[in-house]
Amino acid sequence: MLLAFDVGNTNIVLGVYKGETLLNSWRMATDKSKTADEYGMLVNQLFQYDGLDLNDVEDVIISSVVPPLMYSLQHMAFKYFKKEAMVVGPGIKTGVNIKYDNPKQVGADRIVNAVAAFEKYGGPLVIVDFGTATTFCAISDKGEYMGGTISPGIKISSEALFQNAAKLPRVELIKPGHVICKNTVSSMQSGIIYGYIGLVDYIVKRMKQELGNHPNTKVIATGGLANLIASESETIDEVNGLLTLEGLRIIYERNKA
Ligand SMILES: Nc1ncnc2c1ncn2[C@@H]1O[C@H](COP(=O)(O)OP(=O)(O)O)[C@@H](O)[C@H]1O
Ligand SMILES: CC(C)(COP(=O)(O)O)[C@@H](O)C(=O)NCCC(=O)O
Ligand SMILES: [K+]
Repeated sequence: MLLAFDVGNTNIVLGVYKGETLLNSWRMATDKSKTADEYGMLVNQLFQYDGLDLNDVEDVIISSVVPPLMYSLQHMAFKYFKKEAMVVGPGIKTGVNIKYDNPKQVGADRIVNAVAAFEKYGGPLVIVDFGTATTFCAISDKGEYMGGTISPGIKISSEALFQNAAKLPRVELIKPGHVICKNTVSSMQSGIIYGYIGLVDYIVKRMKQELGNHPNTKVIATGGLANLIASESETIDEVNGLLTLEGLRIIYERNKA
């Protein structure tokens, strides 16, 4: 079995693959203060609950955009799985040609998504990942990573509103159904969610144009909050919540000895 970790700024998503089949996946909070042993025990509990055996893990792959967690996770892989984890970064073949000024600067999660989406859908492609930040990535017809856009995420945008205005409360992220709202909570929900749908559709349309207005450009969304926006966006074609785990499995296959 392969154990894959996608470490985001809010959540760590982990999944176990047997060959190409995802047996199970889980989500845990990203906590920079947790130790290798604490992560090891969390994984142990999840495995036990689902009737899986730690000893069946043959390899571990990690993609992370949170550098302070790398030590704990690598040490965990070593101590509990007796494996040196494969880490998505320099020295790993992804098969993606990165057209960023400095390719090392691109978040590993964005590259991993690009690998999975190009393999599954072909190019040109726009990938929108609704995480702590919302990232937009443009992939050419040849599978090159052309670059993209980073916007403040939905949840952190709404937190900023509540934290900086004394009379604005924390609100639940649900659609109020209209934009002429008659109370504070629905006015905020409208601004956050419908405002965000506008942001997404505008960036995606511009990105499609910059990609050459190819009629077959597909737009794939992923990440914790993808469904909330995709259901009303004019530009998102499909939501694929497993993009990052799939990308990790593919990168593992391309690099295993
Ligand atoms: N299944 C879910 N349903 C609703 N919200 C979610 C779900 N999973 C994650 N979220 C929320 O979506 C946001 C982004 O989460 P996630 O995609 O895990 O971000 P990251 O990759 O940056 O860790 C967070 O605010 C998280 O609380
Ligand atoms: C943009 C991100 C913060 C998104 O991370 P996430 O929201 O998934 O936690 C991450 O991909 C990152 O730190 N990227 C490095 C900068 C870049 O991609 O240009
Ligand atoms: K992510």
